[in-house]
Amino acid sequence: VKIIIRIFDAESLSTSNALFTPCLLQLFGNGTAVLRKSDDDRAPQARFFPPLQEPMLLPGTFKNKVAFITGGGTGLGKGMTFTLSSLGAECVIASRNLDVLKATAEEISSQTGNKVHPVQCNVRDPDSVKATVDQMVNDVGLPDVVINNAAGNFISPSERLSANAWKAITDTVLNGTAYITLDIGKRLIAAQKGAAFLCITTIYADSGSGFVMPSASAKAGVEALCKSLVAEWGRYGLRFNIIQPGPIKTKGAFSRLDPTGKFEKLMIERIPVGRLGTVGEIANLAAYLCSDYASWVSGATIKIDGGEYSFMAGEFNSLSLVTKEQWDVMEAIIRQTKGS
Ligand SMILES: CCCCCCCCC/C=C/C=C/C(=O)SCCNC(=O)CCNC(=O)[C@H](O)C(C)(C)COP(=O)(O)OP(=O)(O)OC[C@H]1O[C@@H](n2cnc3c(N)ncnc32)[C@H](O)[C@@H]1OP(=O)(O)O
Ligand SMILES: NC(=O)C1=CN([C@@H]2O[C@H](COP(=O)(O)OP(=O)(O)OC[C@H]3O[C@@H](n4cnc5c(N)ncnc54)[C@H](OP(=O)(O)O)[C@@H]3O)[C@@H](O)[C@H]2O)C=CC1
Repeated sequence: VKIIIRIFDAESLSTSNALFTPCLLQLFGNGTAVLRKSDDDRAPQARFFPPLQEPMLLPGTFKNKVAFITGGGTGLGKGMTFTLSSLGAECVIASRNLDVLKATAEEISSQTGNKVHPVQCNVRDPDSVKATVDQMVNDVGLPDVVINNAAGNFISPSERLSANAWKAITDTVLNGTAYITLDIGKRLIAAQKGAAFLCITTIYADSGSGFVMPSASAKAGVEALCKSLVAEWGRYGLRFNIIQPGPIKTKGAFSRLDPTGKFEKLMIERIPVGRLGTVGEIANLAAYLCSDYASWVSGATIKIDGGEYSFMAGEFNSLSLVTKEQWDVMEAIIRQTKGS
């Protein structure tokens, strides 16, 4: 990209990279104005990729099944709870804010006709996790589906992080997943009951990412935890899969990862499908992976990101911004070159 900018001059290229510096200037020029509600920009090709959000599995797929979802009161967790509940599951949703959980449980059960149980839980605290699981077992029994979805995250240069900031994120994401999985897993094994576990990580669990270093480290740990148990606990009837979502516009994520709303356009420019993902798309994949249709799926890690990871990984992918005329010039230069 640097070479191309030198050849054609930065002004003539409307590239996201060329715009990055002014974009950052605008971002910090905003002073205290935060959380602008951004326009839901879409690239033209997004018209080829309409998001179908309604539950795609057969009604009754989760009839007589119990699903436990951490962070089920908001965002993706709420979406997954809605889909599983629509398909017949009795859901238990767990997080710190009981009022939010109660409101979500009421909203979903009134639409689906199936019970949703709100249970307060701080996944960072093993005693709280034990109390939550005790309550679930008492109310509805052991679960058939366990979704580790609760998380904490915010963008920050790593040199600004305190030890406690690192601990807040890694305790929630990695230790929280471990406490939930160990507590429920041991009880399932003792009861000789099978179950499907699902962990929600992110596309940067593979690559790491600057400015979200604790989240990247913890999500990579969650993936190692899942993959280890695929091998070890299959014999007990337990299977484990991972979803790595790309950007989905939830309040929890975007208020902490794009606080001014200025990065959204940049993000969409690097997503080949030309739009953000939706909660319903994640929920359908989650429902499939946790259903008996996926009984033979264990150890899968599925990116659902509109192609963003592949776009960012390919050395030359920014060349998609080069115009036909610019290609004519470059091709002529390349063809003229003889020898080394
Ligand atoms: C290029 C733009 C991209 C835009 C989006 C792209 C998305 C694609 C990939 C997305 C991945 C998403 C992953 C996610 O996980 S999103 C989920 C987000 N949801 C949440 O985080 C919900 C829960 N979060 C919280 O409760 C808080 O945010 C929390 C800070 C994680 C925890 O809160 P709490 O327990 O109350 O902790 P605190 O006491 O407030 O803080 C603990 C220590 O952390 C320090 N700290 C807090 N905020 C910041 C900050 N912004 N910068 C630096 N440090 C911070 C705080 O100071 C405490 O440390 P101490 O002062 O030393 O005690
Ligand atoms: N949205 C996105 O673009 C992406 C999201 N993800 C992942 O998707 C998942 C859901 O994120 P999203 O819906 O966007 O964001 P939300 O902030 O809405 O979801 C996070 C949930 O975790 C719960 N939670 C946080 N800390 C704790 C805790 N200590 N104990 C129990 N529950 C806790 C929160 O509830 P409460 O505050 O009540 O505790 C909240 O419901 C996360 O795993 C996130 O990493 C991954 C990639 C992209």
